[in-house]
Amino acid sequence: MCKVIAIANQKGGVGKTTTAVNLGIGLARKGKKVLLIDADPQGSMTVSLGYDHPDELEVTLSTVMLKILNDGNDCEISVEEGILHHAEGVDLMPANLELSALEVYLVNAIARESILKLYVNAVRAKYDYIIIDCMPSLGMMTINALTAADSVLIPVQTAYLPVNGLQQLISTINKVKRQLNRKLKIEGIVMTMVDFRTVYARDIFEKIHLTYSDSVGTFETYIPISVKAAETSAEGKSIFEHCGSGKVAIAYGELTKELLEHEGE
Ligand SMILES: Nc1ncnc2c1ncn2[C@@H]1O[C@H](COP(=O)(O)OP(=O)(O)OP(=O)(O)O)[C@@H](O)[C@H]1O
Repeated sequence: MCKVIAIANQKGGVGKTTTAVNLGIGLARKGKKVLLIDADPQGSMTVSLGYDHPDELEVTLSTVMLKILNDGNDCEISVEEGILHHAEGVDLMPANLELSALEVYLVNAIARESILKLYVNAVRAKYDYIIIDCMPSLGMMTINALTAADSVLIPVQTAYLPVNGLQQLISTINKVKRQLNRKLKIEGIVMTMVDFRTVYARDIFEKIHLTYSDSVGTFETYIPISVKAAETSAEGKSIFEHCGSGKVAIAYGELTKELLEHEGE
C-alpha cells in the first residue's frame, strides 16, 4: 500500500527539499518505488534532481492539476504524464513558476483543497511512497498537500527557536485533519542542519525534544550541518551519490530506516 508523506514547514530554507530528495532516494535504495512531487513553484526539488531549467518543461504539476480543475472527476490522468525518471531510481513530478499562477486560480475553484489529492489518487497504485515537497507557506498548495497526504514530516532547523511557527503549522495540520483529511498524522519533527558546536543549537535541540517528543513526535535521527550537503543541491544527485560516506548521507540513511520502522518494517 502506498504511503503519502508531505514535507512541510512554512519557514523557508529549513531543509524541506533536501530532506524530501534524500529520504525519497533513501527509500528507493531500500527497494521502494518512490514518486517525488515538487509542490513548490520555486522548483527547487526539480532543480536539485538535475533538471536545471524547470520553466522549459512541457508538463509539470501545474499542468496536471489544471487538467483536473477543468475536467473534475471525469479527468483522465495517465500515470506516466509528465513523470521524469531520475537515475537514482525515483520518479519526479516536477514544478515550475506556473504553479504560482495555478495557486491563485485554485482560490476560486470548487473542491479547491482536494485537487492534488485527485492527482495522487490517480497515481498512487504504482508507488510504495509518494513524497511531496511543500512550498514555504501555509497557502492553498500546502493545504492541498496536507489534504492529499497520509502524514506530515516537519523539518526544523535548529538555528532559531521556531516555537510560534511550529504552533501555527501544527494548528493548520489539526484543522486540515478535522475538516478535510481525518486520517492525516504527524510523522514527526526532524531536526536539520544541526551544529552542536554552538551552545545555542544544543539548547534549541533539547527544547524541541522536551516540548514536542511526547505530543507531536520527534525523530531520533537528526541531520548534521555539512558543506557537502549544501553542495548537493547544485549537483543533481542525492547526498548518497555525492558523498556516501559523509555524516549527512549516514544521517539520511538512518532517517530512512527510522521511517520504515514507523511502518513496522
Ligand atoms: N544538512 C545540511 N547542511 C548544510 N546545508 C544544508 C543542509 N541541508 C540543506 N542545506 C542547504 O540549506 C539550504 C536550504 O535547504 P532546502 O532547500 O532543503 O530548504 P527548504 O526548506 O526546502 O527551502 P525552501 O523553503 O526555500 O523551499 C540549501 O542551500 C541546502 O543546500
